[in-house]
Amino acid sequence: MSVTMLDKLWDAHEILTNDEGASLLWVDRHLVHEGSHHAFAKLAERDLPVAAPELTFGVADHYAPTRHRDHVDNADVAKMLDRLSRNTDAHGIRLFGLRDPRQGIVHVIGPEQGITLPGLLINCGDSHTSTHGAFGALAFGIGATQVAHVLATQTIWQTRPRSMRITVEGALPKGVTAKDIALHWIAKLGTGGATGHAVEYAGSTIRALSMEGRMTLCNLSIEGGARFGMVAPDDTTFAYLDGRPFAPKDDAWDAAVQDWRALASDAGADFDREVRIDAGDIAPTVTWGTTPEQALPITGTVPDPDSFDGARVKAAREALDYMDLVPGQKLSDIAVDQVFLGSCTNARIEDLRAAAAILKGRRAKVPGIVSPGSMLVRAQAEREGLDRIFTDAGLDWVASGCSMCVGMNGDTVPAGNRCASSTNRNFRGRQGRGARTHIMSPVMVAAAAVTGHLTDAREFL
Ligand SMILES: CC(C)[C@H](C(=O)O)[C@@H](O)C(=O)O
Ligand code: SF4
Repeated sequence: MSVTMLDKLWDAHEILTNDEGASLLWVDRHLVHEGSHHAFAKLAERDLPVAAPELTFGVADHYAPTRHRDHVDNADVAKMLDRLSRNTDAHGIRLFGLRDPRQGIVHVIGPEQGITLPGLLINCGDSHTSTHGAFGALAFGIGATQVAHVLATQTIWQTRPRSMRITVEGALPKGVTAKDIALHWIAKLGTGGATGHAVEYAGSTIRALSMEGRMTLCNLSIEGGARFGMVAPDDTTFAYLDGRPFAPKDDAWDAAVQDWRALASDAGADFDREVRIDAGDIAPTVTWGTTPEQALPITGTVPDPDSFDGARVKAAREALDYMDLVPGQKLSDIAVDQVFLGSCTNARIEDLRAAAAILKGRRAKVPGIVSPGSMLVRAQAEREGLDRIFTDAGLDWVASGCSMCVGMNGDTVPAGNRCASSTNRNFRGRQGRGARTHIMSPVMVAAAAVTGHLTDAREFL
């Protein structure tokens, strides 16, 4: 019988099922950030130990200051960071804290350290855990109660999602990136388009993507409603992981690669849903509204809310009101006040290189910050001289963390300001109260920085 990668991964982790059809699954890696304190408090109430501290990894990212790290002025931020260190210390959990040179955003450092590997079940109390599925892992975000359950038992109750395959074929046009593939399918299917499904990305376009690109794509799966995104591991995956600190070594590596090759969906495996996309149809895409599905090619115009169906009419009207845009306005005429290059979506080395290629020798018309996905990415970028390109352009080069993606550390966009952002969510107030966010790829952020308005990055390529 032909089996999907989802079913292979699921069956390998299933311990038992209950009468309602939910599965109790073994968790191979549990990643915790500052938001885990509720879960640790639940454990403390019952005086429970952490079941597998060696499989649990702590990361300071959501509240990580990106400027002054020696002394955290903001008392609320300091409290969150302190709670995480106290909880991880108390339970003997390894922490990638502020002073660790490997610190960064949880979804960037897991893969970077080789903590994320094909075939593993990976949980984190964070919706963008789907990122790790790029390696052929079963990775999904969980809520606070589930985090406590995983801490206490190293298992998780979960209902098997339906399977969905998004096949993308052909060469990506110039200036079109993994971010555009994601925004394209979410705009097409909607933010609920993949609800209840695990998305496997397949096809020649996906095979040709780097691991960075695959991670960007899997990261955004949740914005299309899917809690799981995955790509079958292949030579690109193995080349990325070979030699990573936590990856297997020598004979164990060879044996692992052999196992990992068998994870791909069998030829002829049936999916509950199939979507096909021609890469040639994808253009550099930007959001104009307040959900990731409100996105269009940069060559387009702000849509007329009445051109939508049903509830989308009202949603579009409200979005345009919040975004202060009028129908018919050219997207490339929208002026921005600032830019943000960062987040677990698009702040890996390849993203920084692509943005720097546009900014090299140019000045940004608007201010902005560049926050690398991890401190190791930051160090690598500095070795390559990318930091100078950004600072010479007039942008701020800061430390790693979630930063302006969500503003929890205090890096926010002022009310009414418009930001061209490489992040994954353009919700109201996401980057700060009253802030207006346009999501796009790193090259599009760089192009917007140079011109001061949303711009087709292909003009610079
Ligand atoms: C704060 C955290 C739980 C949240 C998430 O679940 O994704 C955040 O990372 C986000 O991107 O909105
Ligand atoms: S960078 Fe943004 S999307 Fe990613 S985990 Fe942090 S807040 Fe969430």
